[in-house]
Amino acid sequence: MAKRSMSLLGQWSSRVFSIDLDKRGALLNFALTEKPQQAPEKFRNIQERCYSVLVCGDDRIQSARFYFGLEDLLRNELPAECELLPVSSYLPHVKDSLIRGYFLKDASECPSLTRRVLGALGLSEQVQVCSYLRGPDGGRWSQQLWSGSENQNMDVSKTCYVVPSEEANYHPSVLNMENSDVFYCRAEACKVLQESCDIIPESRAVLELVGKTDASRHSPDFPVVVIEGLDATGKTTLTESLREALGARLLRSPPQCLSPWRAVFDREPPLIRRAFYALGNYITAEQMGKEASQAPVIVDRYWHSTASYAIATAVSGPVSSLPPEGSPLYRWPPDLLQPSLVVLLTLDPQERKRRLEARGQGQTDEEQELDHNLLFRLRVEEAYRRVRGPACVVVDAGPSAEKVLQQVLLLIKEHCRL
Ligand SMILES: Nc1ncnc2c1ncn2[C@@H]1O[C@H](COP(=O)(O)OP(=O)(O)OP(=O)(O)O)[C@@H](O)[C@H]1O
Ligand SMILES: Nc1ccn([C@H]2C[C@H](O)[C@@H](COP(=O)(O)O)O2)c(=O)n1
Repeated sequence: MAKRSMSLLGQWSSRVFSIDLDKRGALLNFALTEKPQQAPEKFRNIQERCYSVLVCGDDRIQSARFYFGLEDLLRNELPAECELLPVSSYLPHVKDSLIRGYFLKDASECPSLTRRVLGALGLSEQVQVCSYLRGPDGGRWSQQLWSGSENQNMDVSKTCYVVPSEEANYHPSVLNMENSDVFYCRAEACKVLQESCDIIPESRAVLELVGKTDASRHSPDFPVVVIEGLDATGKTTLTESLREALGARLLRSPPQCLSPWRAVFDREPPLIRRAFYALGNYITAEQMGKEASQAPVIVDRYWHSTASYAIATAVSGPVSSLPPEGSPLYRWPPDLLQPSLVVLLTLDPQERKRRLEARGQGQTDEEQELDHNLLFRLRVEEAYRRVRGPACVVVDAGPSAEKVLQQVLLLIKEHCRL
């Protein structure tokens, strides 16, 4: 079978491969060269047989869905002794050059089963399989690109040597965030759902609800105040109290009208799920424009949530792997209505956990992840603080509900014409 993956992968030897060794951002970076050379130190410690599986199809919806299901597929098919680590391959500094996949360390007794599974996968146009061989001196590793032959004895079409590469300044996912994780205009988010219509019929229903008018330049008569924060920081409690205290209208993003489809899109890969949430903001913005001509408007989550969760999920590891402060990735979409004030509620992790347990409700997958993964929580909160246009005002939600309400009412007085 002819593979067009070599051209898709760009110049193979210019690429950097970045393996997330502990799934917490400890990256092992390497490049490839045609001359035999010593592999990076971390690579030399590897004892197992190794493979990489990269997803590089032309159709972004199909590739995103394929990658999303790939971990489960590999876990189901491969021997249990195969360790799977996320791997990215990219051209340094080249936007949208990132390709994702998995790096496999196979410690099983049955190498032929692993090769059979990978051989079958390699037949797909969307997948590129490589194996890695340790040289006789133990210090050299070579990479062989599989040609996708149906023959179980893999047809090796290109051999390169694994060499150290420079550390990237930021997580490689940063290269592909725009229009894959974060959408900076309605048209780009709509495009994703239009491309998904055949496989996700609910996309049509969502698209029908999204208006076409640009209300971003419209300046509402009454203030629009957005309340943001992680789960259980007190957004619902505060927004209800603000509604009463100000005689305000209460809106949320995603809006109520998207509720029937939210669970469907929550099961989709980030490309599709984030486009859904982005469009939810445009629907809420239309409602804001209308309501704010009659009364103050309070909004439970909006653009800060959409951008921050998307950015924080796309990278792994510590806060330093986020796009740097001031990066255009934290910008406000120019066609999205800006609120008068954004308040970010922050809470000590222990108190947040206590409130979550006291509430005793189910959590979304992402919110469960927050509990398990302190680093993720820190990334989301830091991304919140970095989003601009307007920037959020941070409020400690630790004091009593009444005290928090009074503090936010003061902020509204300071920032908004009432
Ligand atoms: N200032 C406060 N002090 C103590 N408890 C509070 C305070 N604010 C809210 N709570 C309680 O904490 C729990 C979580 O609050 P709430 O539901 O308002 O958070 P939330 O941010 O809206 O959560 P989610 O995003 O999951 O909807 C609730 O049981 C609520 O009664
Ligand atoms: N405007 C919004 C609102 C929510 N989200 C995403 C981010 C999290 O995955 C989840 C949190 O919502 P909750 O559980 O508090 O209802 O929804 C978003 O991206 N944009």
